[in-house]
Amino acid sequence: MKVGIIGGGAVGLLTAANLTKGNHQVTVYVRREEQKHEINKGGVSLIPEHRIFPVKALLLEELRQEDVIMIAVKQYQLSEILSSLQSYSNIPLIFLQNGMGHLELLRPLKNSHPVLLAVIEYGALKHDDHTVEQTGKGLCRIASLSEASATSRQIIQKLTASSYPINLEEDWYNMLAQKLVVNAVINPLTALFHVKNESLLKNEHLLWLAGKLCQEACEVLGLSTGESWEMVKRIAYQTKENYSSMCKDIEAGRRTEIDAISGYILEKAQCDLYYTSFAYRSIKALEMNAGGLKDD
Ligand SMILES: NC(=O)C1=CN([C@@H]2O[C@H](COP(=O)(O)OP(=O)(O)OC[C@H]3O[C@@H](n4cnc5c(N)ncnc54)[C@H](OP(=O)(O)O)[C@@H]3O)[C@@H](O)[C@H]2O)C=CC1
Ligand SMILES: CC(C)(CO)C(=O)C(=O)O
Repeated sequence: MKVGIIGGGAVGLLTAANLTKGNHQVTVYVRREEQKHEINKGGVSLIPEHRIFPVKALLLEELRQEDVIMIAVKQYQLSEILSSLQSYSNIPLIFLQNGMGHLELLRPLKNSHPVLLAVIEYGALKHDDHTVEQTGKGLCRIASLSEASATSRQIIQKLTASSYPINLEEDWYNMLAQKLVVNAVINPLTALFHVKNESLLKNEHLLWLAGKLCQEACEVLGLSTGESWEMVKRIAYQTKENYSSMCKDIEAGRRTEIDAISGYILEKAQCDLYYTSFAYRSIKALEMNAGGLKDD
């Protein structure tokens, strides 16, 4: 299939490499000429194997017809790119963002495109503009936000390969909400303490705090705490060597996705959430200390 991926960051490059491994024809749409040049010159390099995949790169304004488009920009970068998708109605769109803050933004697209949502349970680490590493194990889960159509099922079937295992989920809300709990626990704690995901399991005080954050998120989202807690621990273990995307954002002085994650939970809550508010405010304070919001 011809697959377009918007965003040549950690997730975009890793997805491009994995889909090329599965014999898809992949084009990454980027926003910088130098990244376009780097990828077209040297392909995408997957480490630690240092295997190179012949991926093509174009600027987003050069977007062309694809069989499916995957969107791998940060949640707060979505609004900028949505207008580019308007001329390509009916192409299935797969959104790979963490959090749930973007759902309202995507709803209008359902009139013009099959819209699918994805959650990624492994970590991706970008080393440079064309080099990426998968950190940890896990699945990509995809569910349809539009009515689950035959087209969506076919697309997922074609994308699934041993190099890119995908689970098709029936209930998008449950899939996204469960991953939201995972991110509301792992991301702020690892970013605040600058630790790898495994620290949540090894440090009893972090584990305690993680339990509190999990409980608050589950109450708001209407999920079973027991089941979500097992999932948090499983993903922290499977990505134990990873620094979460929020930890990496704070380290790089970039804007984080805290608004789409803990911010979303606080907005939905009917009562005070002490632990989640603390996590949210602490990350906002770190962003502010870093000099504001460097989101581009
Ligand atoms: N990294 C991880 O381990 C995981 C990430 N996720 C989720 O995946 C999503 C993507 O994260 P991640 O890959 O880490 O983020 P990155 O910041 O690494 O990548 C985002 C990319 O989008 C590009 N971009 C932004 N705006 C545009 C635009 N207008 N046109 C073209 N490209 C654009 C950026 O370009 P530029 O390089 O020029 O800034 C950047 O390369 C997030 O929602 C994250 O929460 C989920 C699970 C794990
Ligand atoms: C899966 C996990 C928790 C990996 O760290 C992630 O989603 C992230 O870092 O944003």
